[in-house]
Amino acid sequence: MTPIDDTFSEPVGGTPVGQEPATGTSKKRKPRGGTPAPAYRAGFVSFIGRPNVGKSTLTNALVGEKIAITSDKPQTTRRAIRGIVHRGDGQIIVVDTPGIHRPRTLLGERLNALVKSTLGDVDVIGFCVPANEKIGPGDRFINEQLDLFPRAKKVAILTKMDVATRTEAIDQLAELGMLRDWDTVIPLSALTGEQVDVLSSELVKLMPVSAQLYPDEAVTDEMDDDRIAEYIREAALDGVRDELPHSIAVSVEDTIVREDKPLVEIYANIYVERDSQKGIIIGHRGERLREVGRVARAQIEPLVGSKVFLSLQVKVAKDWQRDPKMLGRLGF
Ligand SMILES: Nc1nc2c(ncn2[C@@H]2O[C@H](COP(=O)(O)OP(=O)(O)OP(=O)(O)O)[C@@H](O)[C@H]2O)c(=O)[nH]1
Repeated sequence: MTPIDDTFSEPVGGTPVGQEPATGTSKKRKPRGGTPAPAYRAGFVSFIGRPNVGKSTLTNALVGEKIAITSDKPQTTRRAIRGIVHRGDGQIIVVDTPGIHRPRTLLGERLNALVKSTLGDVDVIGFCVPANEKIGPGDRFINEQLDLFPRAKKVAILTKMDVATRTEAIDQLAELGMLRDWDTVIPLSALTGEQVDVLSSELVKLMPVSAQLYPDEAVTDEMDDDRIAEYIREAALDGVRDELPHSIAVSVEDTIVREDKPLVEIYANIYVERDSQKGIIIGHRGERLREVGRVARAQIEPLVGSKVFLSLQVKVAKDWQRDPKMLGRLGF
């Protein structure tokens, strides 16, 4: 076990919340409640398909905002949220899967098992095939795997229509129709945006009737945590020298949206590798750490769209860069 020294905790900035218990909801863990409006629908979709068929581009086009690929955490089983589509009639949450492929090794089989556990609880699976490439054995293999998820609705998405000829597109639609009885088939181009709105409205129709699952402003909650950690790390790095920059890592432990006041509470740890480094980060009487918090908070508040209470703890995790457990915890 990595010894973690936890002797210094410095809440920084924002409204001091003192000892009062947090009455808000954890942004990550608890979806917002409320009575569902009539026919409001919300649920999860995962796009699958061979590499390079345009899944990421499609996610970005649907969500309407370029999402940096910062949420990939291949070594964890956690389901990564790639994007959230907010519509008047519902919410579509796009979740990531590492990609199904023909298993050649035990590792391959295990990876596929992981994908299956993720796909086991999505509402819709979007099977992506490029309009300009013939359906091959890889596509057929993935299509066969879809039988393992009887609960999910299945949508065929013909991607890259902008580079396909009319004949290619018609042939592909016919081929897709022979693979299975799809809930719907949508030809589109994520690059030009053509028909992306049609996919969006078809997807929402296939989602279960539900209350809103994420707040209006959320684009992806994974990404927010990563961005917040990065802002804090940047602020902590400012002005430090030698080997210290490589020894600093930040993890956001909890984010709580207060319901009693317009405030988001963020609890984060700054890890260093040695006691001497801890002193540098904290500074004389905690002055430097307060400055780190102030600088980070100025960047985080516009991101979350609210006042922020930021609690930073500096911890020593000896040699965390060589500790698999710590690396996992830090998202590496
Ligand atoms: N012409 C055209 N190119 C596209 C379209 N969508 C994606 N591409 C291109 O296809 C390539 C692969 O796109 P990605 O979105 O990264 O594909 P992916 O399926 O997420 O790939 P993996 O992450 O490897 O699984 C990129 O060069 C994209 O620019 C489209 O609608 N039209």
